[in-house]
Amino acid sequence: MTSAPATAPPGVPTDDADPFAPDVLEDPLPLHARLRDAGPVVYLSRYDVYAFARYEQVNAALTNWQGFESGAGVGLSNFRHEKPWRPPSLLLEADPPRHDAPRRVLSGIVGARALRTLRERWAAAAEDLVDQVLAGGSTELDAVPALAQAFPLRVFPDAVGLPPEGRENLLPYGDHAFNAFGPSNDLVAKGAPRVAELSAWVNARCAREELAPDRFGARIWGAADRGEITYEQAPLVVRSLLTAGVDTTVHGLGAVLYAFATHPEHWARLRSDPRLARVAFDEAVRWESPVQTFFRTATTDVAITDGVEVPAGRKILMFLAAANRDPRRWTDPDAFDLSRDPSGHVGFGMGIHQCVGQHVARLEAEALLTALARRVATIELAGPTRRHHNNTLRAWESLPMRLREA
Ligand code: HEM
Ligand SMILES: C=Cc1ccc(C(=O)O)cc1
Repeated sequence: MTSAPATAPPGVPTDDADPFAPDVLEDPLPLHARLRDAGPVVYLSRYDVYAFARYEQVNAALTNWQGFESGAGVGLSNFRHEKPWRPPSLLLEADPPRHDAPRRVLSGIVGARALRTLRERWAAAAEDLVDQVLAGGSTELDAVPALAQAFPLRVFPDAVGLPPEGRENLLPYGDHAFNAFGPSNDLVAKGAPRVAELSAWVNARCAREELAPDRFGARIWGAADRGEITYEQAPLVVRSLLTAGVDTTVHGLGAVLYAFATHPEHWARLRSDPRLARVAFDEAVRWESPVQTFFRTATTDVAITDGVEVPAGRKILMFLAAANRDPRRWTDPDAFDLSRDPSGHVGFGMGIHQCVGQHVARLEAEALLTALARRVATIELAGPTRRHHNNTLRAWESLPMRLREA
């Protein structure tokens, strides 16, 4: 580990904040505002990283894969100096050219065109789930387990082709993976006792014989048959789906349900025009940013603004959530607004690593929101909400809600 400079380079403001501290994870908004206002780049002395919190710098860093690489890891840990907790992802933690073929293969399997055959099936699954929760008429429930977790777990493992047993391992595995992008704090320690067991289960599920034919997983192995990726790469590409494909959508759905429960006028608008479901989800992803942060590593001295540069080899921390509420980019950024055009938000990233699963997430959200909008007249909070803390994810632990049947 190179010795960190105790102070920032000249011209770069310093902040000793801990973005991964419990009070910040409970409410990150004040820190985001402080970092945006401090300047285009802020040196976080606690972790010896350079923070970008403004839209302009976050967007520029995301699209500058040559200057800011992913191959040294997209968490705090620098793979050039420390052993990763698991073999690096061939997409998330790879740069071109190694990144190219796995990305091309996965884009072809979970891209918008490939999902057309799932639209009807997922719409029916959402209607079944809503029928189930409304079985006794209007109801009170915790929307996190009953809807935000239940729906992705009802449709996504089947779409991947996983066997039915053990699917309860997916959420805790993903939760640990997202904690592991942060510092080795209590949240990482909390997951450590189960890491070996959960990793063994996930890794075993990536084997060809585990995966049902003609689903996402089997199609990845089919790409290896065609020589588009190697047989060694195939299980790791499946692992990417299992790592990134569940917790993210669970917390994205939690975010959009919370948004509607606290904006009844927008729920009424959605009910009058269910086509708004897709833009509502993207606005919720901008507003809440289920994935809050990612790191990169400077491959050279990278100039940020006049006279200020990030030295080669240093890590930058991109606050996607802060960029998504930057008043320099968004009008009334703190408002959840269905009439806003949220395109350009960095909640799914940007550039060559932009979320390859975003269409899966949008289709899940559209299916669930459309089914709810048809059957539920009003949706409102019915008790105290509780956050779920994670070093990378913005998440709800509990969302008590009252759903009044239409
Ligand atoms: C609301 C849901 C989701 C959010 C907010 C989200 C967010 C993100 C973000 C911010 C990135 C960029 C990472 C970077 O730049 O380093 C990303 C990449 C990725 N996401 Fe998603 N994601 C979501 C759902 C999904 C789903 C459902 C899948 C799988 C079906 C998925 C698979 C991936 C993969 C494999 C990458 C790496 C892409 C690459 O490096 O080329 N994500 N996601
Ligand atoms: C957005 C998060 C994310 C996490 C893990 C992976 C992966 O394992 O490839 C990809 C994206």
